[in-house]
Amino acid sequence: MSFCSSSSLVPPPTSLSLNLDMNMTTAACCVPSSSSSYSYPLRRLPSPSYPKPRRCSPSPFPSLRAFVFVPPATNPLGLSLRVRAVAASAESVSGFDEMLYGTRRKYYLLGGKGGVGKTSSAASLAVKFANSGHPTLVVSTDPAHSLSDSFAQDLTGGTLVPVEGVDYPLFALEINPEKAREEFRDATQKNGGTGVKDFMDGMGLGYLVEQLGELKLGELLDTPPPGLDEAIAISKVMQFLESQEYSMFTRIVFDTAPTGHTLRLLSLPDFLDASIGKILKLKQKISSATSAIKSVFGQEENRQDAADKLERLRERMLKVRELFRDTDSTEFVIVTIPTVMAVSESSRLRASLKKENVPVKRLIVNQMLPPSASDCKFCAMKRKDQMRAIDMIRNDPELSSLSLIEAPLVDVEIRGVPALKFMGDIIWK
Ligand SMILES: Nc1ncnc2c1ncn2[C@@H]1O[C@H](COP(=O)(O)OP(=O)(O)OP(=O)(O)O)[C@@H](O)[C@H]1O
Repeated sequence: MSFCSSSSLVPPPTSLSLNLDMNMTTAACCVPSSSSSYSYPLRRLPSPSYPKPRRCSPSPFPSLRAFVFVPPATNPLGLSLRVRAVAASAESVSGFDEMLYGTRRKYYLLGGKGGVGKTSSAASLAVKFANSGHPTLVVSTDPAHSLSDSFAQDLTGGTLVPVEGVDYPLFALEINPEKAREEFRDATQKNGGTGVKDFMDGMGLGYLVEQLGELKLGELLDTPPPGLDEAIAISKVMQFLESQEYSMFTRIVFDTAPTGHTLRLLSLPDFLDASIGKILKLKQKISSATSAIKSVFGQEENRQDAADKLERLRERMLKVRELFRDTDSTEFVIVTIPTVMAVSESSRLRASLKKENVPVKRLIVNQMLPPSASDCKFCAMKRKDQMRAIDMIRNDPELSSLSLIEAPLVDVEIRGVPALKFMGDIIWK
């Protein structure tokens, strides 16, 4: 006899319950969030020397390899055991097991050339994480947001919006730089510049205005420089690190803007760090000139306060920089399509990321045509062309070392959670 008992899911990693059958040679796993159950043989009978990790084999469901942590048997026959599922199947392509593993927060930034499928890949990854038990946040830093289109839900507004249709918490955040710029212009026009601070405070960037007087950031932002979107995104990243509001999320997926913007986003902390360094030096030089200090840091600030704040800001920037370069918590996934142009751009992107020491392990090649089974000449030619691009990737010094994840071109538009789940099950396994 085998049966599945419900158990409260301990998110994450996904918790399963396991019940051994009476003769203790097979067991059934069930995922509390669904009614499906899976039977599989145990390699060895439970021994008295528990706890011991064991592997569910074969996997109870396609993308999960359950490591079975067997606590002391709860009854004399040892019938009730608990299982913790932490990873994916051995035949995994994308190495999703590794991405899923652990409760420590991880950040995934998906980026690449425009239109290659960044949003679809990011959204499908977020759905997959959430359905695997990770409270997940998907953030768009692309000024031309398409998360709402991709999920077929209204996720606009610049705040956390819950995504419907997934098993576990998934929230989306579309950072809206255009709206931010408009508000900024209004604020500066109405208040002759005094509204700048309020506006920037709202964006979590107030300290920049206060403290980066020397950079004249306010003036720069009045006519938005190319880095504004990235600055806003960075400020949100800082909030992730510091704010309680975001502490529940164990996976954060970024749908980034096309390549150029992304690179600026990554280099901005360095830029600001260097700028702060300049300001601190400047402050030292003119420390005796009180009036000059006041004009830089504002009337109420005393010098020590200003210097402390700058130091704190610098620390925050260093945190962001570390975050982007932390192999344990952050990964940049490059998305491309099998064309010479897209592969060339991906190669340049990888080179730039390498220079910035940003960890990259995976390359998604999206929109692959299946081998042609018909007389369709166009399909056969196209496929041949795509295979040439794949060869190019395999021989590219920047890309050849990455795990290649091929995602097929599907015959329907990928919109809405069921479609994203479908896509996610193909890519992330
Ligand atoms: N594998 C696929 N099969 C079929 N359609 C796809 C596939 N991947 C993406 N698409 C479709 O291609 C279009 C562009 O995809 P998506 O928005 O994900 O790209 P993007 O790189 O984020 O674009 P942008 O740079 O404009 O933000 C969408 O209509 C999406 O549904």
